[in-house]
Amino acid sequence: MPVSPSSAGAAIRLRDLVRRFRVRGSVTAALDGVSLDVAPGEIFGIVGRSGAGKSTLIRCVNLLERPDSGSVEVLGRDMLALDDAALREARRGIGMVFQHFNLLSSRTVAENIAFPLEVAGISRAEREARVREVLPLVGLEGKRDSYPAQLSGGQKQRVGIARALASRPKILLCDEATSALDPEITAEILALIRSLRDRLDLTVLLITHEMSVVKQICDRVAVMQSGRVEEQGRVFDVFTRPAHATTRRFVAEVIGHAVPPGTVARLPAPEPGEERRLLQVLFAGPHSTRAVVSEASRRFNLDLNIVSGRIDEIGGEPFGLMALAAYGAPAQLDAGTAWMRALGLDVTLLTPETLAEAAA
Ligand SMILES: Nc1ncnc2c1ncn2[C@@H]1O[C@H](COP(=O)(O)OP(=O)(O)OP(=O)(O)O)[C@@H](O)[C@H]1O
Repeated sequence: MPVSPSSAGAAIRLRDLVRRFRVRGSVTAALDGVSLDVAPGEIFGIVGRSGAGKSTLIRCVNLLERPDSGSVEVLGRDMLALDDAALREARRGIGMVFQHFNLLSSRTVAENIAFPLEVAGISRAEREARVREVLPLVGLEGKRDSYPAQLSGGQKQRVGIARALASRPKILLCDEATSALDPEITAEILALIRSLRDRLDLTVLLITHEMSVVKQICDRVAVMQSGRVEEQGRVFDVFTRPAHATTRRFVAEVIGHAVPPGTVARLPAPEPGEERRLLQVLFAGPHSTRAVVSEASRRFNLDLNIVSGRIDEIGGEPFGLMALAAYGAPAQLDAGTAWMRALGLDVTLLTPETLAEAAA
């Protein structure tokens, strides 16, 4: 099917999705006008608290859930316009991985992987070939005749991933795929998903309530709250410059608060004629933290106390986040801040309000 010009470039294109549920007379908008584009080959994360609408959104991609309004295009196909047979066919190109694995306990690993193919009427020989194809992809060659009860959580999820891959999809939807796993196994499964994306040219849309998952694996992220996308962008940008309060709280869970709670109360008061300002300084790129701090101190006659600091890396890009208690004459503080900004550093004045919001 030709790709319509409107969807050129996007593997998944969602526009103005609305989905309301009526429960005992009251209406919840699980999706309240969601639009996003997932580019081919990217790993796109949707993060949000429980009830934000993530599951409803991901289920709209393969139409397990039908939106009340809006449009869903996958690989250029208008999903809402497909008849039943065409929808079944389109769904085979969209694999799905679940939080609780959803394995059949009475079937072996190989039989679980082959099950959706069996339902789709694919021949025994072809099913067997697909099982042989996907088992090594997920590192389970030796487990084909094991039963789910004989597997660890991580192995069960590998079976879930193999089952999703057996229909040779181009799109992989991951619904809290690591939420039932401990952090070490989570890291392994995320690394597996990333390497499968690379090896099989997959486009991955995943939902999670954990920002650490987004940090480990995603290229871009959308932050959802109350059925709406509050913010979306490259993971590095969203982590280093979160624009919304919800995002800032998510980010703080992973990279820590700029200023540890209680620290401000312990800072000395400024001398007469001086001010104390709390500055958050973001370094992304070539700057050396120490050189900037000592040079600003010398040039502008400021006392700069480092209140907190960390260097981290997202997707191979390093950044540093530092909080400074800056003491000096107001004009010198202004000049020092302007100088740091002119160097390309991101300097934010932390106010009691921003600190309270971060601590909430
Ligand atoms: N089938 C349904 N019937 C009624 N309300 C629903 C249904 N599915 C979802 N909702 C409601 O829609 C809102 C969004 O739910 P959804 O499951 O999409 O959120 P979520 O972000 O995935 O949260 P969770 O991680 O808890 O599943 C919630 O208020 C939920 O109660």
